[in-house]
Amino acid sequence: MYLRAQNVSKVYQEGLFFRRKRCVLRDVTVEIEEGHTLGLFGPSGSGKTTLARILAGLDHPSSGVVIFNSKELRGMRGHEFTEFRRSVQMVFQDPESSLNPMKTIGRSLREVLDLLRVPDGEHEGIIKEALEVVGLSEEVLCRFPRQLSGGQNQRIALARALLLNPRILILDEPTASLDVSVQAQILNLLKEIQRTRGIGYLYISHHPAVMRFMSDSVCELHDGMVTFRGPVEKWKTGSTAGARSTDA
Ligand SMILES: Nc1ncnc2c1ncn2[C@@H]1O[C@H](COP(=O)(O)OP(=O)(O)OP(=O)(O)O)[C@@H](O)[C@H]1O
Repeated sequence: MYLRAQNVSKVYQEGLFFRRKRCVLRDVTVEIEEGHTLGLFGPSGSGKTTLARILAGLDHPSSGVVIFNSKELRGMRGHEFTEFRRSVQMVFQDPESSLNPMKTIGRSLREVLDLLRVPDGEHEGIIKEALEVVGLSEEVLCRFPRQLSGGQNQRIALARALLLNPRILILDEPTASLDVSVQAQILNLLKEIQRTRGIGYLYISHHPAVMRFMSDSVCELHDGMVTFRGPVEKWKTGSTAGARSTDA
């Protein structure tokens, strides 16, 4: 299984009266494969989240295509689209804001399964397994997000993504809001999950050390353009446009 953005560009309209166009991604091609981690690196505003949202099907490219297992995302309907939704999950930077503060953890997790029409009788087993994978006990199910630490909430966000047995995870700076020791725990947990489940990751960060620890290959973006794409061993931080552009 693979997920590819092919020659993707994204243009936003800006301003209420004089509609200016702003190109935030230009002709970007990246591919995420099962069992591998592609690190997406770049300064703030370089287009990382925009690309991640397009790959997750949460936004549309202005031109170019997203391909999931040789099928174009735009043309997917019914069963095919449901399969994509299950297989490609996104985990965001701030776990607390991605969980509903008014709902218990248990309810938030069950809702994901309801949405995909997983029979009620299977909920308990699936949730229990996902909690085990992220190292939390069932005790958290009756708590609200504000009653958990940042690290625990990020584990819940990860458990929620894992409920659907995804093949690709898009991780948008998932440790950015955590302190250093908790960050290390989550990074190690992600590596362990990948080792046992063979999930493909797109890992977004602007920390070179995290990129090196997590990635098999790296794509570096500057002003929406790819300035490096290749194995992590060949990557040097701050590749400038065109200077080190290589195909993996
Ligand atoms: N909905 C939108 N409308 C207009 N411009 C947008 C929109 N979303 C993002 N942008 C702009 O697109 C550019 C890229 O944003 P994006 O969030 O993808 O960058 P990023 O690399 O993820 O940044 P960060 O590391 O700070 O999260 C930024 O200049 C941002 O202001």
